[in-house]
Amino acid sequence: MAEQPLFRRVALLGFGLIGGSIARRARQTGDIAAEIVANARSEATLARVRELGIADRVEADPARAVEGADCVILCAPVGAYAELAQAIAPHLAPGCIVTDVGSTKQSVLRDVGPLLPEGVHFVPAHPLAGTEYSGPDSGFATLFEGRWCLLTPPPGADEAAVEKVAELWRRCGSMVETMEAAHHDRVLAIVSHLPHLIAFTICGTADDLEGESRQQVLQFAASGFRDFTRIAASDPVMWRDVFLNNREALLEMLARFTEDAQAMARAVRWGDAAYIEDKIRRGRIIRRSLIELKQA
Ligand SMILES: NC(=O)c1ccc[n+]([C@@H]2O[C@H](COP(=O)([O-])OP(=O)(O)OC[C@H]3O[C@@H](n4cnc5c(N)ncnc54)[C@H](O)[C@@H]3O)[C@@H](O)[C@H]2O)c1
Ligand SMILES: O=C(O)C(=O)C[C@]1(C(=O)O)C=C[C@@H](O)C=C1
Repeated sequence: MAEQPLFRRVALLGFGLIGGSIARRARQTGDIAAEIVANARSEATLARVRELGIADRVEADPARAVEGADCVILCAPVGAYAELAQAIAPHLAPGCIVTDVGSTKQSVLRDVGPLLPEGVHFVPAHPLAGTEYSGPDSGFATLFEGRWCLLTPPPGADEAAVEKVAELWRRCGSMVETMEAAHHDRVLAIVSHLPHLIAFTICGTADDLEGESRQQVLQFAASGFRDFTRIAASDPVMWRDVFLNNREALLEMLARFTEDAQAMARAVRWGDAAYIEDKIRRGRIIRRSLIELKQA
């Protein structure tokens, strides 16, 4: 028997892979929201959400979407958050919980926190779950199951509001952890943002080679290269905003990676077989660790 819905009205601002997955989960379990209101920027997305019938109401105006909501979840690219926060702030009900799903957290505290009125609770969150797909058709109810969701509440955040957002994600099937936003951004820079930057870049390098050589290169891509291309197929706007909103941590991790890559290059040039083998072996160790953690 589903528990009572956690929230009366949840407004999802942005309705793509993540927003659509939350909406589908809420429909599936019945214990997250009594009513889901969907907002998106494009009329095409709004029309598709109506067709899919996975929201109780669809609103083009974010200000109208949040009226009377006791929970608002920002599910747009993080670069849109300041604009959205500006638009909704005057229309938020006292006691409303504003949260998000953004892949960066310091930028969310910077862009949203200062704009929210007194009496509104702010609990940033980040579900560590996703795919390379985007848009209202891409979400699914089980996306968050067995995955972590990281909460980065600002100092002095209302404990009851933090717990309610934690419960929302537990009801989505996630494990929940709380951490500092700066630590979140450094961790995600190495386990998510840099891997995507490398995948996007290597695809460009291979494409350039094909152009220069005027011969088939990509035709001969084996499964290894294809593995890179899965995440490289992710949404350009989302990842543009992630890179630009976690610049410092991403550039730090890229610098460290570049040093390590240079060391590997030097080992290849001078035939340091032991160094090369040791570095390669670490990859297998990491993979096994992720499998044991059920995160692979
Ligand atoms: N894709 C992933 O794997 C993943 C995983 C975890 C968190 N996230 C985060 O979730 C958020 C949404 O990502 P997604 O994968 O659902 O993206 P998506 O592209 O599938 O959906 C984004 C939605 O936001 C809307 N939107 C775009 N620009 C907007 C604007 N300026 N104002 C209002 N709405 C706008 C789009 O119409 C769409 O409905 C991002 O902040 C992303 O960092 C993504
Ligand atoms: O599985 C994927 O395709 C993802 O990229 C999901 C992924 C990631 O693992 O990097 C991407 C961005 C998010 O903020 C969280 C998760």
